[in-house]
Amino acid sequence: MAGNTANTWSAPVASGPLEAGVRVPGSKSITNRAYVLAALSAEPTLVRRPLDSRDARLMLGALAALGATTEPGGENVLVRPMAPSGTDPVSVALGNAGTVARFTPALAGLGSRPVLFDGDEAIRRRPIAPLLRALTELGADIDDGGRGAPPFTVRGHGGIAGGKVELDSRASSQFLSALLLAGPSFGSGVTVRLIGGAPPSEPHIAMTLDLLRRFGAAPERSGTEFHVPPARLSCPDYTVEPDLSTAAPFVVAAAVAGGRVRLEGWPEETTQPGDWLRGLLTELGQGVELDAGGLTVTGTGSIPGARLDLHEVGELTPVVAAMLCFAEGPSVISGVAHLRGHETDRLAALATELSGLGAGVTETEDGLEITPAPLHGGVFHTYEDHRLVMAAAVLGLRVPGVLVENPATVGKTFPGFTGAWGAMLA
Ligand SMILES: O=C(O)C1=C[C@@H](OP(=O)(O)O)[C@@H](O)[C@H](O)C1
Ligand SMILES: C=C(OP(=O)(O)O)C(=O)O
Repeated sequence: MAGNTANTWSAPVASGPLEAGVRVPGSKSITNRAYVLAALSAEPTLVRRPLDSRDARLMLGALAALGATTEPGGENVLVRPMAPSGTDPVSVALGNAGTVARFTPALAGLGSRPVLFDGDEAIRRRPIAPLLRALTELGADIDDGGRGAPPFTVRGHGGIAGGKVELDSRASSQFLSALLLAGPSFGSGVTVRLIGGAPPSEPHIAMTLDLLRRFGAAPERSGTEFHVPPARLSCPDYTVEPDLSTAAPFVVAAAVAGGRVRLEGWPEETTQPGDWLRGLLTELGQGVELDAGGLTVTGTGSIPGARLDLHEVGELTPVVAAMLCFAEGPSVISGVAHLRGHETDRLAALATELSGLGAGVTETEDGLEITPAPLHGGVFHTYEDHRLVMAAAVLGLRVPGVLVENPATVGKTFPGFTGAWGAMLA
């Protein structure tokens, strides 16, 4: 039985093989990119089926502070581009949204006011210094008090010159995406040469390039160099795909509990990292079928151990790690050192919380080693990290008494998560 006490959610156990159809809300990453590009466009954009969640609302709030206007209407949001709106100081609330913290400072540099950026304690610890440095080199006026972290102020002087810059984007692909998204609006566009090594989250970089093209920009990539010439952006009508990372716990549920789960609206082509799960689940022996209407996963209830480099799909780590706690043998996850700079230190949090319920999980320098063992109930702390709520839900499928602390934190990307999870199991 699912239930709630003060601030915990009792994750429901699957009473048998699953048989469910699920719809998840719009992609956070696509929604917030579409909103940014809409704000930079020459004319209004109707964004269809965007995500409505804490991170999406923070983005709309940021864009409103920066002079764009947004009108919700049914399932859609109409975004009117940023317009000159005075010189008084304003502030932007970042919450713990990486996309808002990384994507909007450049927009402040295009305006004409001082804009103060700050958010949750956690966002002050997340990496952003290489991006602030690059923006400064491109012509933005940023005062971060030497901290290289929020709170910082961007003083808009009506534009950013742009040009060539070197960027170390190993700590987050969002630094690179931020420069590329704003690039068409810089005086001479932007050319970014990556230094230091490959950024994580390659699909999110492809997503940035795809969205730029849909809004009429002409980004080019040659290995580690990216060029975005100035462009007049426009995309009057844009439809957001369902969030495949939000879908992750639902699709792995079929593997963990057995039975069949169908994700409605799974796109046949996408840049989202969640699409990688199709290949993973196939490799792990589960039935995976994609058709024009969605994805159906038929689980065997038996999962082999795996060695997985998740560098490109890091945001899937919490859910994948939870699934592997039920594997027939040990697993190793690597390539995700940057997860220490996510919503929380996800490697430490996962090692602590999965071990706390009985699994043998240890941190490595860049990942986790998982040795499955009989699990038991207990409190699963979530560190204000939406994906830890999702990971705990996966554990609860086969473990009675998993009490998920602060389940509402899942509202960063899916406020209706616990309801949808319960409906899947009903
Ligand atoms: O650009 C994006 O929308 C995102 C990029 C990734 O960030 P990192 O590259 O920092 O992991 C991902 O983990 C995050 O959830 C969303
Ligand atoms: C890392 C994540 O979020 P953010 O957009 O805040 O970086 C995430 O959603 O897993």
